[in-house]
This record gives sequence, structure tokens and C-alpha cells, in this order.
Amino acid sequence: MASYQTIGVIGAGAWGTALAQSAAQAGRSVKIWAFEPEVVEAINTAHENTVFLPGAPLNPSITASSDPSDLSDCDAFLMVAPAQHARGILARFAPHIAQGAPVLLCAKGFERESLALMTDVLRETVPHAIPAVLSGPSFAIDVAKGLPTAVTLACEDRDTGEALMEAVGSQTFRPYWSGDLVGAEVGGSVKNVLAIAAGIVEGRGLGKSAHAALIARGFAEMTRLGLALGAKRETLTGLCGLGDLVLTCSSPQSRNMSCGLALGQGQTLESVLGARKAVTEGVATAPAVVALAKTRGVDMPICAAVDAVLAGRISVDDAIQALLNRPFGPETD
Ligand SMILES: NC(=O)C1=CN([C@@H]2O[C@H](COP(=O)(O)OP(=O)(O)OC[C@H]3O[C@@H](n4cnc5c(N)ncnc54)[C@H](O)[C@@H]3O)[C@@H](O)[C@H]2O)C=CC1
Ligand SMILES: O=C(CO)COP(=O)(O)O
Repeated sequence: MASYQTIGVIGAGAWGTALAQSAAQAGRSVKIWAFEPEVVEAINTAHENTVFLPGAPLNPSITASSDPSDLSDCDAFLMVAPAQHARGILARFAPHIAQGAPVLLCAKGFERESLALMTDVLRETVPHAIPAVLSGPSFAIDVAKGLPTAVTLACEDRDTGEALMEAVGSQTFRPYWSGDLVGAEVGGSVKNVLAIAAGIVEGRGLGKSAHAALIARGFAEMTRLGLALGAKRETLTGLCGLGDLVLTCSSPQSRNMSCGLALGQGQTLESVLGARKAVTEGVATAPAVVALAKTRGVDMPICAAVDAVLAGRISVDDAIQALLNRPFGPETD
């Protein structure tokens, strides 16, 4: 079985930094590529990502660089830059990723312009890599602190998947193997859009019953889209689907839920996004989810309402009214 010993982490936001730390704790040699020079500097000198993951001391063996060629001796990669930057960054990395090296895709989003999943983007930019997906309920700070977390690691070849699990996993960060990449990708991407809706429900004071209904009906939307794209139902009911949906829709520490909370309380999207450096993936993914659903004839009224609110086509109150005015119907398809 393959054994990956030198891990390249592409993207040094909160999640890339936490995963770099996890791989270092698993005894791997870890190199992390950061977009911002100040992040490179902070990791190499202070052994802490003071910009995106402050308060989490890093293993001093982790080295950072802003030059993709410095990662060319890595035998496996974690792609952790936000989804909308993935194509450009992967294209830069393509010459530095060895033939047959696995690239574990950790971003949760669809590409806004092309509607591509991250596995599609990887196949188009680095066709010689083996795609894998990591997704599940796991806040970066929880993983960095060593709190218990469990995620889905999807890879068609089980041996490769298990070698990746050994490279990033630990007693507290627990990956479970799946062969269903599409399911893992759809779950993590759609839950971000639904978490914005959950935040709006909370911010508008619609109550806990509405919150539970949102999660259940949101899960029905995620399942419909997933199945239409070829996902397995059991993947969507697992960690990367329902598991992550429950976490993100219930935690104001989620960037997506907190964005919705602020919108529900009357703030504008511009003021919410302008006040944060961190990525809110659901904002760019919402129109992609809606467009993709349309191409497949899939009904996703909650995601469509979120998209319309984010795009300013409808007010929060009108979106809520429109959802409540839908005709009664069967619960399952
Ligand atoms: N933070 C978390 O708890 C988790 C995040 N994720 C996913 O990981 C992905 C990365 O998120 P985070 O690490 O949280 O990011 P972050 O919000 O902590 O940091 C923002 C990231 O965007 C990058 N960035 C900003 N402008 C850029 C540009 N013009 N070109 C290239 N990169 C640019 C920054 O370098 C940084 O890596 C997202 O898809 C997110 O959904 C998944 C699981 C947990
Ligand atoms: O994906 C996450 C937890 O599983 C993080 O969610 P946010 O990006 O909404 O903070």
C-alpha cells in the first residue's frame, strides 16, 4: 500500500493550517503554500497562522512558502484554497504535482462560472493527479485544538484513500473512507447555502421549529441534487452530508450561518462580507447550486430563496413569505 510521507498543503487559511497541523501530528513532513506573504512569514517564524488561525500553535516542523515549486517533492497534496480560487491555483501547481499523486480536495463549493465541482476542476487542470475529497463536520479550530471530529474521506481506490487517512488522521481527527466523491462534494457545498438560510431563520426570530424544518427540508434538497448528480444516498446521510448540515446550521461560529444571521437581522451582504477576511463559501456557491439544479430539473426552493436574497432580487421577508406560500405536497419524492 502507498504511504504518503511528504504532504503539500495548498492554501493556508484556517482549514489548510489545521490540516497541516494534523498531518504533522501524524508524523508527516508538511509544506504549506500560502497566498499571503505575511502568512508565510508568521508560520515560518512564529509557528502560528496569526492571520487565519490565531491561537493555535503549530508544529515547528511545518514550513511555509509562496512558491509552488517549493512543494514539488511532495508525494500527496491537500487542496484547501477557497473554491473560487481553485482553478487558477491548481493550474499553477500542475507542473509541480507528480504523475499519479493524490490531491485531496478540501474546499466546500462549486465553481460559480462553470458550475464545476472541485473534482471537475482538478481533472481539467491537473489530469495526471488522483482525485480525493475530504469533507465533514469539522471546524478548523476544533481540529487544531485536538477536539474529537470525524469526516468523510472519499477516494475511488480504497488503498489510496486509506493511505491518505493515515497521513492526515489521528485519534481525535477521524476520517472514514467512502468511494463516493460526488456525494462528499455535494454535501459539503450545499450545506453552506443551507447554513445561510438557517442563519436567516435564527436572525429573523422564526423559532426552533422552523430551524428544524429548514434542516430537514434542506436535506431533502441536498439529497435530490446529489442523487441527480450520481451521489449515493448513504453518503448524503453520513458525515459529509447530514452531519455537516447539522453542525453548520446550528453554529453561529460558522461563517455561512453567521452571514445568514446578520442578513436576518437586517444587515446588507456588502457590510457582512466587507467586515470579514474569511471566506463565506455559500455566497458564491448559491447561484451555482441553483443553476446546476436547473440543468438537472431538480427543485431546490430554499437554495433558490437564498440565492435570490444574496443577489438582492428579493427581500428576506418576501423570500420567507414565498416559501411559506408554496402549495402543500408530499414529503418524499
Ligand atoms: N474553516 C473551517 O472550519 C473549514 C473550512 N473548510 C473549507 O476550506 C476552504 C478554505 O477555507 P478556510 O481555510 O476556512 O479559509 P479562510 O477563510 O480561513 O481564509 C481565506 C483563504 O482564502 C485565500 N484567499 C483569499 N484571497 C485569495 C486570492 N485572491 N487567491 C487565492 N487565495 C485567496 C486565503 O489565502 C486563505 O487561504 C473553504 O472551501 C471552506 O469551506 C472546510 C472545513 C472546515
Ligand atoms: O465547513 C465547515 C465546518 O464543517 C465550516 O463552515 P463555515 O465555512 O460556514 O464556517
